[in-house]
Amino acid sequence: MIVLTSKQMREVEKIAIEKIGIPSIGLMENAGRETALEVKKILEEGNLNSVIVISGKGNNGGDGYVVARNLYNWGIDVKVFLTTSLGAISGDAKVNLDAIINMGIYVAEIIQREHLKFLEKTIKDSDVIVDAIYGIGLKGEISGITKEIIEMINQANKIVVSVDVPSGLNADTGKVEGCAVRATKTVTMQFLKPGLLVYPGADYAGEVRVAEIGIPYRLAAEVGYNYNLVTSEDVKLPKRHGNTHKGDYGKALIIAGSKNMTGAAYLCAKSAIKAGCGLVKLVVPQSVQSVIQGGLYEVITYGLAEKNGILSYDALSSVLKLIEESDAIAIGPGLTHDRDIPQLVYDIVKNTDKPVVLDADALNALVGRLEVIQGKKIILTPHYGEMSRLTGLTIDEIKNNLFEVAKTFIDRYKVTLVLKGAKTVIATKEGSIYINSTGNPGMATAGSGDVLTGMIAAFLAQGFSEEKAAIYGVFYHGKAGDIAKEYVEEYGMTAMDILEDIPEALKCGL
Ligand SMILES: NC(=O)C1=CN([C@@H]2O[C@H](COP(=O)(O)OP(=O)(O)OC[C@H]3O[C@@H](n4cnc5c(N)ncnc54)[C@H](OP(=O)(O)O)[C@@H]3O)[C@@H](O)[C@H]2O)[C@@H](O)CC1
Ligand SMILES: Nc1ncnc2c1ncn2[C@@H]1O[C@H](COP(=O)(O)OP(=O)(O)O)[C@@H](O)[C@H]1O
Ligand SMILES: [K+]
Repeated sequence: MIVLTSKQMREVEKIAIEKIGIPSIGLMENAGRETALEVKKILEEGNLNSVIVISGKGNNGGDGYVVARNLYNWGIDVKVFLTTSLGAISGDAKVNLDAIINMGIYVAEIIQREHLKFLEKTIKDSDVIVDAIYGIGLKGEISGITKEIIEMINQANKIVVSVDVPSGLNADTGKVEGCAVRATKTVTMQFLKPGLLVYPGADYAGEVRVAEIGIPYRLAAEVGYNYNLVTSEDVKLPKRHGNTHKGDYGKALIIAGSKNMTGAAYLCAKSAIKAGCGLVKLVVPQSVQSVIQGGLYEVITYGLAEKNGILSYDALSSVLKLIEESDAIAIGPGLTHDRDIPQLVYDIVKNTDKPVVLDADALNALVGRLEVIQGKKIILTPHYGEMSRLTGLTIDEIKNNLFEVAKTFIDRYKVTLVLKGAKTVIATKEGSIYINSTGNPGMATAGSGDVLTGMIAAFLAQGFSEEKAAIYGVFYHGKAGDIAKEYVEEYGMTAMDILEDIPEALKCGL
């Protein structure tokens, strides 16, 4: 699903108005009416009747006046408060402000501290607050009286509908600019905005609805959009032909596990099989092979050279031989960071041009010498901790700038990045960003990432591009977690539960 940054949104708006000739006030009318319809629905469902619209100085505020006009026409008790003086309003917003004044709708300014008491009382007496203070035009941090108004909205414990973007939220990054409205619902105009889809923005936006306001969809391509939300529509699975055999569905090689982490290897290999890979081979340290083979009926295991239960550098030539016979490789889960592992991983990566997923210890192995991945068919799947080690940035720096961090990384290394988290972000070689829409906090459990690695390897082996394998893997991994949640709930969920639900998850792609 297309997602536009505020800059791109302005560009499509400009083309719609200036090139195509769609009247801007018509767009505002549609934006306001769509929001009003949403508010009406909420009122009807809750048997409620009073609304306060809080409008800012710009066009977001203008949308707010249209909301008020429609609600008033429907017999709803509505009052409008401005966070700026009446005289500061101009353009389409002014036209709509004049209209509601002429209609006799109550309008008041909240520009001095002594007005706040009255606002507080009105909020208390209202059922729903419409937040039309700032939209995509927010610049910098909010301060002063507007900050106090937003804090008042958040403390009121009311249903809040935000117009386009919760005021105070950075529409592009999801960062809170000083303070932000916590909405129950956000009605966003024509296209999703990135900041509504990642934390903390996603928490502030509440339920997000995209309202069609009359801007042609094709304009998104014209402005070169590069953000996407991955939904079930984007991950349709190709139908399998009757006349095929296991060789047609790929051979994946998993290099994982050590004496204390046999489970990681198991989860990864088993997930690859469950995600449709024709044949999965698993390389583990020799002494681990008999332990792991027991439960892995479908997987061919190879016990290679080791030292004390950890793969040793002597395994390299056998691994490279196995890679020759494989379509996709996954390296990392449970390898440890000890002894020969860093050099073994480095040399495997250096000596292969096959598609490779690098996870966990394989990422740690490349810290400080990432040049080896440059331009290769590689997918990295770091969580924020691993990304921090790879980039030298702090976890907070990563969390607060997911898109920038991901983009900078792929600009430099020209690979595919899966930046795992509560909202996983995928950055592709071409510079596109995909934000995942599935998954839940039950998946924050040991081994969950190993399952993902196996799934991505399975899609790679089945011939998907790195970009597609990453997107499909992440989406269906989250989907499997969502299905598991239906019967184990978040507290009790394990990586095995996610794994068991991969086949059920894949059904939604057929
Ligand atoms: N895109 C579309 O197709 C359509 C968009 N529409 C709607 O328009 C919205 C965008 O409108 P917009 O451009 O007027 O900006 P908006 O969000 O109202 O706020 C900007 C105002 O706030 C001010 N201001 C900013 N930051 C500030 C700060 N930190 N602290 C204090 N003040 C600050 C800034 O003042 P300035 O600093 O420029 O004097 C400016 O006046 C969009 O979100 C959507 O709802 C629809 O109507 C129709 C179709
Ligand atoms: N709160 C959450 N919501 C959705 N998905 C989550 C959440 N927390 C973790 N996940 C997902 O679970 C997986 C955890 O992976 P990782 O941290 O590598 O675990 P491990 O190393 O134990 O296997 C990632 O795919 C991540 O996106
Ligand atoms: K808003």
